[in-house]
Amino acid sequence: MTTQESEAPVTGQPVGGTLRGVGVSAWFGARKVLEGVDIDMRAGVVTALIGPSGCGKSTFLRILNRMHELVPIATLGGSVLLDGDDIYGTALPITEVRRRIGMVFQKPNPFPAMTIGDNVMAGLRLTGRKTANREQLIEESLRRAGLWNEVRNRLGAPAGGLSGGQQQRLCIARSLAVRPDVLLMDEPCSALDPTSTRRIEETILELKDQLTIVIVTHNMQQAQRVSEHCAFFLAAEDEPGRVVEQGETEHIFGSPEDPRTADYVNGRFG
Ligand SMILES: Nc1ncnc2c1ncn2[C@@H]1O[C@H](COP(=O)(O)OP(=O)(O)OP(=O)(O)O)[C@@H](O)[C@H]1O
Repeated sequence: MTTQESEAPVTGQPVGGTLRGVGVSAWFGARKVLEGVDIDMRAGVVTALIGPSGCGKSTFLRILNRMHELVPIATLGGSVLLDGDDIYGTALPITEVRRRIGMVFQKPNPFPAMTIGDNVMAGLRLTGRKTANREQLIEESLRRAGLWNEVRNRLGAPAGGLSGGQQQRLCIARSLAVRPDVLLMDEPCSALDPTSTRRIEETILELKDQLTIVIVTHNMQQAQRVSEHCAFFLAAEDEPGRVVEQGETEHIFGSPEDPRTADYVNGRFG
């Protein structure tokens, strides 16, 4: 199917979708790794998922755009609602789910031999949609990802020539080009130096009023710098991961209610 790209607003009021995980559980084979997770990820608010390694943060994130099911032995329970529609139900085709809920990974993954401009358009091409104005969409997406000024004179150069941080912003631009409602980010800065990390954080702050952002991070300072809502995941030994505590980021870091949260955010474990 081919449709014309519509012009969505890129500034002003939040235009993201509200994503709600309801009683989300997950298994790999017989092993349960996530138990009953309820999180509301609201439009215009950055939600951070924090917790020690192996407690199920990435699994939860991958459930949010139907990537979990790509692992053959993976199953899940509960539901995920995007603006009230179950993303695992019949109301939303999977292609629409993946278009509306984009993902940026830990390691930047542009197509290195492809030009910078073509990389921006790559996600859109996969959806089978066309745009009436390619140049305009490339510029808009790169501007939103905070990369335009650095690459505007070399859109025809291979993406492999960009620095790691620039490549990650290119991946953000590629996600933005399909105009998602939600952007999931799985430790997007863990492979980057501090300057590139700062630049991505600035980009997140610039984007947060335009779409819903959910970020997994091990960096406690980063969670405090970019998020307003924070969920702390923890898995006791041989137990599935659960959300121990969630709420306003300021509260989770400033006056957490659960001693385990206090220990984690103060660096006493994990
Ligand atoms: N493809 C898989 N097959 C089997 N088990 C898996 C798979 N992916 C993850 N797991 C297991 O699920 C549990 C949760 O993993 P997950 O990657 O979601 O945790 P995490 O909190 O994101 O960890 P990290 O912070 O290290 O990325 C872990 O015990 C992990 O070993």
